[in-house]
Amino acid sequence: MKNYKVATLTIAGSDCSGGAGIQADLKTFSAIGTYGMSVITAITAQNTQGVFEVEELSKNIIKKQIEVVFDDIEPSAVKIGMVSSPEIILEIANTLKKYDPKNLVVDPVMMSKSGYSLLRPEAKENMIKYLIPMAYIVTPNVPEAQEITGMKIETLEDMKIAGQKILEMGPKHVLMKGGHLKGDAIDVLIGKDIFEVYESKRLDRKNTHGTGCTISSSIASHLALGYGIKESVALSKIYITEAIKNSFDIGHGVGPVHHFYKFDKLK
Ligand SMILES: Nc1ncnc2c1ncn2[C@@H]1O[C@H](COP(=O)(O)OP(=O)(O)OP(=O)(O)O)[C@@H](O)[C@H]1O
Ligand SMILES: Cc1ncc(CO)c(N)n1
Repeated sequence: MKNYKVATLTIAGSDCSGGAGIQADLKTFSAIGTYGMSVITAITAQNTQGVFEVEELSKNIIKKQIEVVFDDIEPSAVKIGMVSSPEIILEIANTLKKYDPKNLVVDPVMMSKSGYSLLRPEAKENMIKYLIPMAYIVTPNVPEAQEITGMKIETLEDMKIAGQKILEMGPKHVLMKGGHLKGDAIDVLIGKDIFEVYESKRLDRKNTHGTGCTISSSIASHLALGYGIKESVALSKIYITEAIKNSFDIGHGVGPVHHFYKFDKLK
């Protein structure tokens, strides 16, 4: 029996429609059974149809949120999502360094499903320089990995090469997510002496808002619970597949995945 009395922290943007960002992260933490905490970096006005406005919070309040959390409660894992500007990234990296966070999961969020840029173009450099090297695991999707490495990714082989390039930037592991490629949903985990492929059938569902945020917070939760990296990713792949299957049509656009713990399983 795992010890569920562990805390997990997300540092990310808010999605008022509840599908991605902080809201997806906290739902995932709760569903998996860890105690969720949040440091908000930006407020987005978005729904299933798109992102309409973004307001970044000041780097001072972001820093202060991180400090008061860590000074009181040590998270067993930390997930970083939307971080938008070069200044915010630098502030987060410098503040976190003081606490040497355990199990740091960096989801290098760049673009929303609807095509809105959640990372300012000039912030990419700081993401590569400061955040990616600190990570225990980085979880890019295909367009993000293309931006980070500068190479085109069209096949599983390209994913492996790009993953290796990102690993050389300093994180301990890279999970290359293949949701954006054609065919089955194949993800690849790369680390020193680790090479694992996680495969699931592509679900023919339009409701995939929040898949990236959800899988990265699921990995953080499982690491916090003490699972190893391969098992954390394997369990998270199952979690995201279930969350996509449980999605239903809410809103008028790309609906969110649904974090639905089946209590009747206990009966
Ligand atoms: N249609 C699908 N069927 C099954 N699995 C999927 C599907 N789409 C994505 N996935 C899986 O969901 C996870 C997230 O992958 P994806 O590449 O979509 O992330 P993302 O683009 O970062 O998400 P987001 O757009 O929310 O930021 C991966 O495990 C991927 O394989
Ligand atoms: C706040 C936020 N973070 C991440 C994503 C990823 O798609 C999103 N749509 N919104």
